[in-house]
Amino acid sequence: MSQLTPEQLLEEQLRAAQGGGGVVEYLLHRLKPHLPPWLVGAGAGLVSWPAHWYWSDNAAATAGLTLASVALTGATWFAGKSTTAQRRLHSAITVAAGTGWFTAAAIAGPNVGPMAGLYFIGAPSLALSWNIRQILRRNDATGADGGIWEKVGLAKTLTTRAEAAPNKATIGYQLPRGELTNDDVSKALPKLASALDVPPNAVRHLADPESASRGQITIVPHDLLKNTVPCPGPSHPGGSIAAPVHVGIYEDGTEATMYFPGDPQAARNAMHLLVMGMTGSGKSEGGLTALAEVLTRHDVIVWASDPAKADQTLGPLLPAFDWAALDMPSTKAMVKALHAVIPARTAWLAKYGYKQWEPACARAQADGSPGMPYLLAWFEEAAKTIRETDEDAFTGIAQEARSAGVSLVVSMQRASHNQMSTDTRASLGSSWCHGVRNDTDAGFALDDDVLDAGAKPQVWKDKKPGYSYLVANGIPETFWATPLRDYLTGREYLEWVVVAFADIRPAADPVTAQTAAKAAGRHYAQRTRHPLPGTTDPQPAQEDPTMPDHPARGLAQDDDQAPAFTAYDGYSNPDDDYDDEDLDAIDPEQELPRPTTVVQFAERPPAQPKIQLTPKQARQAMEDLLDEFEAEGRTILSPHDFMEHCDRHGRSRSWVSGQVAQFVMAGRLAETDETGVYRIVRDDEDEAA
Ligand SMILES: Nc1ncnc2c1ncn2[C@@H]1O[C@H](COP(=O)(O)OP(=O)(O)OP(=O)(O)O)[C@@H](O)[C@H]1O
Repeated sequence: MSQLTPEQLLEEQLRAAQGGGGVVEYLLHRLKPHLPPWLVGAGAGLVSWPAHWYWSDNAAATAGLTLASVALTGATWFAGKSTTAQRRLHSAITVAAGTGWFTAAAIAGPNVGPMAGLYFIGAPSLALSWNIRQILRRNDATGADGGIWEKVGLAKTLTTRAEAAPNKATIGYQLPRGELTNDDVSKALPKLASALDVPPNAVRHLADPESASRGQITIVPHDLLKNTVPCPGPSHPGGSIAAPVHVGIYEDGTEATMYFPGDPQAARNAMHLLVMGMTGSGKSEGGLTALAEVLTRHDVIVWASDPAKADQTLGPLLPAFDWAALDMPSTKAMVKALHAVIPARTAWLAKYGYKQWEPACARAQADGSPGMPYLLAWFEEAAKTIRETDEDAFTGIAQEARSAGVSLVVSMQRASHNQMSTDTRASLGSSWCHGVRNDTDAGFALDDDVLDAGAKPQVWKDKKPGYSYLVANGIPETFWATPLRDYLTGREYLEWVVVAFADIRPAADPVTAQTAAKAAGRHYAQRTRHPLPGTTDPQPAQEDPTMPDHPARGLAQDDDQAPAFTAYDGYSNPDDDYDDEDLDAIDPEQELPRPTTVVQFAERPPAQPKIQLTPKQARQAMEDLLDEFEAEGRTILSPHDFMEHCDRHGRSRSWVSGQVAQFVMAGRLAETDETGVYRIVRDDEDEAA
């Protein structure tokens, strides 16, 4: 590819972004900037005819035209004072020749004597001289008009590589050795954005790790993320947590993914993540998207805490968590339990010969022992937790959890030094940064090298919810300063995830559950199990080793008997904080006494129909139903039409709504102008699109 200047590249990819077109459109586009001198020449030739018609015998017009010609040439010379001598002379000669010929043609006639010859030789020559000048100027980045490198303080920089893609230009550079460094390029980024007239975070820089004077600059002038991106559905339904978790989309269309467990083959550690962003920046919605993905996997359990907003944020996902701590006492218990389960899990992994957690850990082991699912501990509004527990509550967890098959996620508005110790911040390692208030806040979430590379979350503030930077284990460095848009998940989708994957989600393994019960006492052992949407049952058969009838203890479990609310057990007020004495009094190995009385505050709601089909079969039944509707010639549907057949699937109404949402996402149904009314998309329509 020929060497293009940044301005040319920008023009190239703007053209590509506008859709291009055929060869003719392309040639016209390329010719357009060179047409004006030709148009002026042609115009002068044409206008000379009526001018001659009116003024040929008019002495006053002759004098006036001559004077105007001299005055215009003088004015051009005068106006060109600030430009280069060459350009001034070229302009003045052009005007003098043009107006001179026009005056003579108007008086004597354009076709008299040498006038026609002068016109057909002179006009194209002058037009071409301007075209040549224009081409030379564009190809001389450091020429007399000042190249862009020079303009932004990077004079003598060479463009080593230039690539233009739709809405993206990538320019490799070589700085003058010994004079400038890659740091100077970072500092020049705002000026570069200004020179190219693009937003401040549209210009990014990636220094070459092998050289202090080489690197590349990427320019993405148009914001391609401005449309909300609905979550396209689970990326690896029923898969392992070792598979990437899809959370959004980068501006070039690449899916943004994160990895929780480590992978020695990829030299990747388990991830501990800071999720940061000012209020309204979309971090909670982003978190829900990530959690919903995690909850579709078969080998991970989630402990989630939100002591500030209780179930306001996490509400729809609560039934899918192994443990939800929605107040400060249970959050403190969760932190304590995490500290306890790490050595217990590490010891189990070592016993079975694992250096770190891998998918095989979640399967039954050779000696018949149950496997150990990965543990994701997610702390929403963690500033409050840190404030009200130990300042370094998370430090030890983050430092030791990596080898225990545990990932820690800490979400807060501002990870300032007052809120979080530098040790904890450093041990979190990865960050997912949404819009922040200012440069200082950006520095709490993102390392200097990412900021120097052009990441500017402070530009978004809370005006661009869901825009984020993901700097995490396993994400190539080239993406660290690239904005992404988090997928947005609707409540119906979250409920669908909770219900549809209930059967594949694992229960906590005995080691984790028993250690947590010992450390957290009733906060874990008698944690509230939230019912699945549309049911009053807490969960389908979960093998919870802390329950007295866990199969590991030789008893069958009847999920109909599992409590939908925590019965008062005589320990203490459930809101009380716990202390170590309470814990010492508990023998986690001892079977819990069966309740003798159950206090019932209200009539139980009528039982929901029993689930008769597996989620897969129920989904198939929905597909069949949709085919039936289509075969009947129906084009318009509402969830209500499916609801009438709820019994046929043995599924709740919210599950059916979730399936309808899935049909929309899969392109089988399309939304109409009327809320809750959908149009069936025909197969041939789909292909045409
Ligand atoms: N990815 C997204 N795409 C489009 N809109 C979004 C996205 N994420 C969030 N929003 C919008 O922004 C609003 C605020 O998002 P959210 O509640 O996640 O912010 P937050 O950072 O968690 O704020 P707070 O700290 O106050 O809880 C949402 O109600 C939603 O309307």
